Amino acid sequence: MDVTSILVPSVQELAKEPLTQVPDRYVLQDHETAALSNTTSLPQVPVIDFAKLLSPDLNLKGHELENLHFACKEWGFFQLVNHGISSSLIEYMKRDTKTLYELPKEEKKKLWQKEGEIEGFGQAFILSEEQKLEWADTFFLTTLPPHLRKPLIYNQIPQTFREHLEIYSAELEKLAIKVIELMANALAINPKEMTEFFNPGTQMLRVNYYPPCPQPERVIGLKSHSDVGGLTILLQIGDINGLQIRKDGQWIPILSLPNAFIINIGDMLEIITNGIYPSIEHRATVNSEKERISLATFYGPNMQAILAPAPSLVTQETPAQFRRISVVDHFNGYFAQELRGKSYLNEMRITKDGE
Ligand SMILES: O=C(O)CCC(=O)C(=O)O
Ligand SMILES: [Fe+2]
Repeated sequence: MDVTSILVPSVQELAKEPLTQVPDRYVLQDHETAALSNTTSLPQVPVIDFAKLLSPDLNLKGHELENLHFACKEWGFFQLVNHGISSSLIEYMKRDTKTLYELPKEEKKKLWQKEGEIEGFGQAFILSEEQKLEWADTFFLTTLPPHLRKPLIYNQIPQTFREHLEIYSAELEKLAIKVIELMANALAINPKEMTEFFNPGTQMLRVNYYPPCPQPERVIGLKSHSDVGGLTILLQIGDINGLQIRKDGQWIPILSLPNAFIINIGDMLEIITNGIYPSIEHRATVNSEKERISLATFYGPNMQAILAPAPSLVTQETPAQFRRISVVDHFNGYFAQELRGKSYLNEMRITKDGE
């Protein structure tokens, strides 16, 4: 990948100052902010039970596969419970992730993005000095395959974090592949048609840190976007919610269940499923009281792969919806634009007249 982003100041540091107003650079137009509507009557994303999906009881398994299919097709998002990742590993990761943002300034500096890179502390998708910024710091890291890690950042992360991360990253890769296989079952196609893109896959991780904000209604923690890769597995670190997804024109807050992963479909998986499982726009809001931390693990196809819909999903009645593009070109194109809804994936769509 060949991506870069303009260096920006730390919002965590900014939020420590006694501010009553947020600086202009973070103030968005009303339609880009997240004024909350009446949220009590809104539906919630489906909850999928991984243990049922693996059950030897074929009735139970079949029923949960139908639920998975519905969740992926209609929501593009679900919460996964009984996912089998040990709760002690999750607790370690939560603690390590918090500790990362508690590092002394000097230690954090060593892990700050370098000019021309997007790994480490900083932001991605910042292409001009005029661009409005989000009320968040992020820490971005390539974890798999190991040869794509950036030693300058990877080898500098605190050792306990790195040790737990190695296990977490391997476990989440296994989980992601299994979920993708189950999606192929749900789509009634040969799992190889989907899993071959991920042989082995690419895994990146982002720790999002949203400090409290004196004017939360004027900013956004993370602008509306769809994720670029295959599958995103998100762990919310505490009980402060903030993630919202766009469904049928409405913003629906996700109330993170304890011990669950929030999983969503990325743009590349939308291509592979020929649009049957769509990536969904989502964003993160902030509040004036408490910081919020989330750990997103992105699992995407192999960098050598060429993206195209799975052959069995392309039929006379359901022609290919997306042009072929290499994974590398897709990543590069995605990171070369500002985050804006699903605009990048839409460029890949084949229009009615075949263009
Ligand atoms: O913080 C969240 O809940 C959302 C994070 C997210 O969408 C991302 O990192 O792509
Ligand atoms: Fe996302």
